[in-house]
Amino acid sequence: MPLTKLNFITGNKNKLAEVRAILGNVIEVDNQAVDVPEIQGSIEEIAKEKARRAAEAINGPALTEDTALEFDALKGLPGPYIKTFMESLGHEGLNKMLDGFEDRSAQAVCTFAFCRGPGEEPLIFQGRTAGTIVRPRGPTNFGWDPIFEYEGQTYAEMDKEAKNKISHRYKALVKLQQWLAEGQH
Ligand SMILES: O=c1nc[nH]c2c1ncn2[C@H]1C[C@H](O)[C@@H](COP(=O)(O)OP(=O)(O)OP(=O)(O)O)O1
Ligand SMILES: [Mg+2]
Repeated sequence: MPLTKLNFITGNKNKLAEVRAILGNVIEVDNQAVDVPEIQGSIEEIAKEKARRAAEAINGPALTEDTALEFDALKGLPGPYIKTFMESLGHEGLNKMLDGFEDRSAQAVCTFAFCRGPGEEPLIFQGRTAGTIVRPRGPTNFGWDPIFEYEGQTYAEMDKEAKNKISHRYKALVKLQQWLAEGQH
């Protein structure tokens, strides 16, 4: 049975808005803000388990997404734990973590996972964008956007359209779209 819409399980309105903006006319994106517990582990393990649990929670096909922010000087940390770090330390605290290092480079990593239903093995689609961690610039409505600089501008300073052409999320969604276009789902 071909997929006619994706059921994106996320509680994050900014993610949902970007996914809808990027997928545009490609496919309808429904949303349920089900609270899915997130395990510890590698980015891929966390992403797959999130989709499995979402598919179980809604008893049907589920798309989930997990975002990581890897500091190269910290060998990839905070990685998938960026949400907790952001909530506890804020933009300034995240910057301070790197003040003892010359290398302020970071990778934004977006991992979508699609699980067809309970008991099915999830597929993953990942995108990465390299940037630099800087003191906050721009609007503060979406997570760590103000401290992630890409080619001279922070994500927060960029137009939404500009972010959606180069972002980790965009690159992951290109792969998801390729899979949809192959029609083998
Ligand atoms: O493009 C982004 N630009 C800036 N910040 C971002 C972005 N994308 C996610 N974020 C933040 C949200 C959360 O603090 C953490 C990821 O955690 P993560 O578990 O994937 O997101 P979440 O809990 O907000 O939503 P969900 O219900 O889909 O799990 O990084
Ligand atoms: Mg989450």
